[in-house]
Amino acid sequence: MSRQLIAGNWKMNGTRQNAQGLAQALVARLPADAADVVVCPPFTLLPLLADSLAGTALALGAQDCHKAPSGAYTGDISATMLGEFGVSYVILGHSERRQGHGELDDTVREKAIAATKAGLTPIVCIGETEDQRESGDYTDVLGWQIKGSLPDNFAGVLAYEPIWAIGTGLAATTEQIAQTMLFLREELVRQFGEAGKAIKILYGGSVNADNAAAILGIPEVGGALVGGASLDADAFLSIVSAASAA
Ligand SMILES: O=C(CO)COP(=O)(O)O
Repeated sequence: MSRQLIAGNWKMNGTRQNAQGLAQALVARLPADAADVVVCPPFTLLPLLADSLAGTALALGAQDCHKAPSGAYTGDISATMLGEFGVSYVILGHSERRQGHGELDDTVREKAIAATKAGLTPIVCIGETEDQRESGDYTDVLGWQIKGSLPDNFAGVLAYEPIWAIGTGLAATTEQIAQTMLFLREELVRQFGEAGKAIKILYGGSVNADNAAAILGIPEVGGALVGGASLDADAFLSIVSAASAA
């Protein structure tokens, strides 16, 4: 099994002052043989963190990019621009963008293509709502999201984040995660053939220091996409350590 990936999604949090402290605390205490670890701060903090993380084992990611390399797109940032700041990962299609900004599978797929072209690794998010989980339709939803959001020859990471588990403190149970991971792997292999076996799948949604070891030990879980707990150095480092041990 390849190394697990622990990604911190800071969302719209962080100032120049506290970001620097958090990044330095992580770098100083990152376990030697850790998983691959990346922090994804808001765009405004990328220049600062690009400098302080250069040459360290902590990678830098962003939370979105545009599908075009440049152009008349007010307020947007391209994958090419992110590359200038040493960014190596980009989160795409997070439910907070799908739901809050009406982002559709097609757009996510085009962004993933742009990110790969610019040399970044896309972390494409999918996940079902509570209603879809309860009605039993969630496998259809996830299958369609994979089909619509991942380009042919996808060379990135898939993040399964059930929307009902995000920011609620209520992670999916290990049984729910285990079952869904098996479904996702089957679906990836069905859609991508042999290449689908190699696509890393992260779990995201209320991962914390207490539940990380159990979640990261589930077969097919290739790491975690962490929101709230990634803003606390102790909690995030505990999750990283749980990955190293998994
Ligand atoms: O949305 C998430 C990561 O992208 C998960 O957020 P929480 O870990 O705060 O639930």
